[in-house]
Amino acid sequence: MATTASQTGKEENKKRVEIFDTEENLAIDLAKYTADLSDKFCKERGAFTVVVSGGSLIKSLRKLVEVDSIDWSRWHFFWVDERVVPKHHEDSNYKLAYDSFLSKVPIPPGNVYAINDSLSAEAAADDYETCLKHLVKTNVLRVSDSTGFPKFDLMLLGMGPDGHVASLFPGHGLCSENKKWVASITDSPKPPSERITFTFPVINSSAHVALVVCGSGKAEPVQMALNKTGSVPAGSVSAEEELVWFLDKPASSKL
Ligand SMILES: O=C1O[C@H](COP(=O)(O)O)[C@@H](O)[C@H](O)[C@H]1O
Repeated sequence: MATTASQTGKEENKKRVEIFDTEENLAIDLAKYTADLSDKFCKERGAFTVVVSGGSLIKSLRKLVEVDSIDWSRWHFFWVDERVVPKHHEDSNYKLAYDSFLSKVPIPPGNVYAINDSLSAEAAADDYETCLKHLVKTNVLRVSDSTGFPKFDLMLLGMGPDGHVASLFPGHGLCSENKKWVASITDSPKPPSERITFTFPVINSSAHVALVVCGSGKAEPVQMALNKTGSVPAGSVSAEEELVWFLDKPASSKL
């Protein structure tokens, strides 16, 4: 079903590229990958901290809701980025995840960390960072020994056609933010313009990252990121334990 396309070199030995014949097969494997990590972390530490993006990634999580063995009560659910709009707004990443995923699984509502949508972008980013710091104090969230940034168990990320991840866009100054955990952006090139986003140090301190990309429209940024033929934010993603790129055939067509 899947081809492991690369697992190379010293610096890249934590990176795997999986290519699937169809998006359906990708979704099946992504569900198994996530369920296995859930099982491991729930056994090891009694909690599983999971971060999602918005966009097309959410559709590819549809098989996960069918996995019976998952202990949803141990899940803590976060967003890598969010648009500063009310939670019921069509542009809300919370609404997207709620409608097709959260409403179908019994994660305790208190373990779902949505942004405060009554605040400005800057205040919402500060508020989300304060929430993460509280979860570190209460041992829900780990901290990376090597970076001092929060260490999520799993980040499930999509990538835009311009190679952006989270709300970190090509050429934007936020891509080099190295102090904040959560930053605000008010000039996003993709609407809506006001958003909050995890920074690269937080993304790259994760134990596991799955970068899920489908469709021929994204083949070029995939090539730029993986073959280093150009510079796109997705090419800067890494993980402390393992980064896995989940690609369908069209997205991998330029590799
Ligand atoms: O605006 C956003 O776009 C990216 C990519 O979305 P996609 O629909 O092209 O997969 C998404 O990962 C991010 O969370 C979202 O805010």
